[in-house]
Amino acid sequence: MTELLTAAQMRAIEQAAIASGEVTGLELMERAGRGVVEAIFEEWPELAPGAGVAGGAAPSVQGTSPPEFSGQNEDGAHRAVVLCGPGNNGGDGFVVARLLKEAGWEVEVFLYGDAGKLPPDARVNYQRWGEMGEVLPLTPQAPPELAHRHIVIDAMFGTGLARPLSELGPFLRDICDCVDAGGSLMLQERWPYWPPVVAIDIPSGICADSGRPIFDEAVAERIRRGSSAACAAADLTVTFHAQKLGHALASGGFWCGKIVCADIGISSPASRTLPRSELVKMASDTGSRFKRNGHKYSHGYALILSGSVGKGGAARLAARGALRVGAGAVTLGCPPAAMIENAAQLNAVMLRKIKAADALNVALEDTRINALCVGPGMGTGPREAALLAACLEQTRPGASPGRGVVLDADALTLLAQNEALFAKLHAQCVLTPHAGEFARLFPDIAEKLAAPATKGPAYSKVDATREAAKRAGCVVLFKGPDTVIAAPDAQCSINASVYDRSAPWLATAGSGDVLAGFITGLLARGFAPMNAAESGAWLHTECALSFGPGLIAEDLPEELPKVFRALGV
Ligand SMILES: NC(=O)C1=CN([C@@H]2O[C@H](COP(=O)(O)OP(=O)(O)OC[C@H]3O[C@@H](n4cnc5c(N)ncnc54)[C@H](O)[C@@H]3O)[C@@H](O)[C@H]2O)[C@@H](O)CC1
Ligand SMILES: Nc1ncnc2c1ncn2[C@@H]1O[C@H](COP(=O)(O)OP(=O)(O)O)[C@@H](O)[C@H]1O
Ligand SMILES: [K+]
Repeated sequence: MTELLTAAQMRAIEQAAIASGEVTGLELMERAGRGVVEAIFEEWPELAPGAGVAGGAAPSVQGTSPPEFSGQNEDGAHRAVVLCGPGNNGGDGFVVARLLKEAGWEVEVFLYGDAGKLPPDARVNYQRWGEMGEVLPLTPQAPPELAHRHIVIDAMFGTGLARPLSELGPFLRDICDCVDAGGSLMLQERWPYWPPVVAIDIPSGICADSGRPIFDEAVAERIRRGSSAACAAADLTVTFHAQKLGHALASGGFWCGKIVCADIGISSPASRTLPRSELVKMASDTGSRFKRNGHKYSHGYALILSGSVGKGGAARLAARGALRVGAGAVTLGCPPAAMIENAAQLNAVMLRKIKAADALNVALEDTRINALCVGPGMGTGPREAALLAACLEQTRPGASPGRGVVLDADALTLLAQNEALFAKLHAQCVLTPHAGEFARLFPDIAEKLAAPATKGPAYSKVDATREAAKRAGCVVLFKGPDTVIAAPDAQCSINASVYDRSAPWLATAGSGDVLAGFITGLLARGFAPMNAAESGAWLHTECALSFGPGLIAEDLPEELPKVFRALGV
């Protein structure tokens, strides 16, 4: 299990490790700095000691270097700029400076803030560095030169960021430019001009709990004019012990670049130190690949409700998803007039006329049906409201047989319009809103999430989804590149589609319908709502990654067999 921590949780874990005598704060800082240096050498082996390359005189560089920059100083050493801040993040920076210097690098160190006010461990490392080199003030008036260095270390702010970095805005812009200019080019091609940026713990300016840049209206105005940035960007972010929520949520993952988690020797995993209700984990597969022996109905039977003539595509996509993810049987229930259209499109998916709620109740006399999907392309009229009410009634906890239900798209609109329906939600439901649907269902919560993040820790998508799940009394899957899934008891996971799991092709019409189908199929297979939502979201991204660019919604279910095979079924 990959756990994600808030800043406060990380601090508590660190304090507990120190209090137990397992480690000292100074040792943790030393290991953090060492972890950063090791990650740099791992990412760019040509920079590692003994790589056979004399500093900037790398042959591959010589050819591309402009005449005025040979990439080396007089001694042929690599060059780093280390930007330290006023807290322990800065302390890590001083350790990195010392270790790089010991490895033969030429290191320029800058401090933002007052050295006299550094916290104790950071001050020790400031002094240790002081025996090797000088520390220059990091001032907005005279920002350090970044170009023509091999690496820039951002050790300005980490988990302790509390307010906007207004003063540093123009300089943060320079750092973002470095990363932008680098793009995906190989280091060798770019470093004469734009060094890669390595963030310690998290890029400065990003709130570690929410992934949101902290800024106020004054900075916002400067950002609009292009003269400032709210946060730094990075090519590589090295965090410690466990990833923080901010690495996965909002734009956090985007600013981090590649994320490496360094082991700093704290033995106890978060799952053992934190109560389940406070733990957030990365969504993963919760067993979708395993199918026991049995006949088709022992793998569950899903019923997907469809809309009227010409509106059936969304439900058909969901049905296909439910079938491919392993439900033993899937029936699409549609109004009589839509039978011919659907019959022309479906083969393995069965078809049944469901004119209105009474017909649904008759259909559900079939006790083999154990999962429903309501909403994709369904419509929002009185017929659909009655169907939704019947579904909620037929799936309520304690009813026999036990049934799960996914509520998506038009079902969410109906729930937002009708308090009585919303009040019928229960623990067997999974709501799958995108941001617009979420805002209609939970306007006050969405407003808090949309309010500018002017101080840390800022209200996060995890906070919002947990609050929504508690209010609705069921699992809520809040979609996006940072899909958050929460249950009423505060269990929570994130399906982050960033960096090597980035799958922007998922933003294609109908992909949400397939996700609803995946979750319905997993409910049919007997997964608990939270597990069905987690696995469904995870598989959805895996399918997109496996298929790649050019993906359309129809491709997602068809990619599942490949994904299952890769999982080793
Ligand atoms: N917690 C842990 O277990 C470990 C923490 N370490 C490092 O320590 C960092 C956290 O250290 P801190 O809690 O000291 O926090 P930071 O170093 O992130 O910064 C906190 C300091 O900055 C000030 N500050 C906050 N926002 C500001 C702003 N906008 N302008 C000016 N000053 C501002 C605060 O008042 C405080 O003095 C982590 O990110 C990590 O790099 C590592 O040494 C390894 C272990
Ligand atoms: N940029 C993105 N990266 C990764 N996943 C995305 C991105 N944009 C959207 N998605 C995912 O694609 C799906 C889109 O669903 P939805 O908004 O309901 O679309 P539709 O209604 O067209 O099916 C969701 O699962 C969402 O999490
Ligand atoms: K940082």
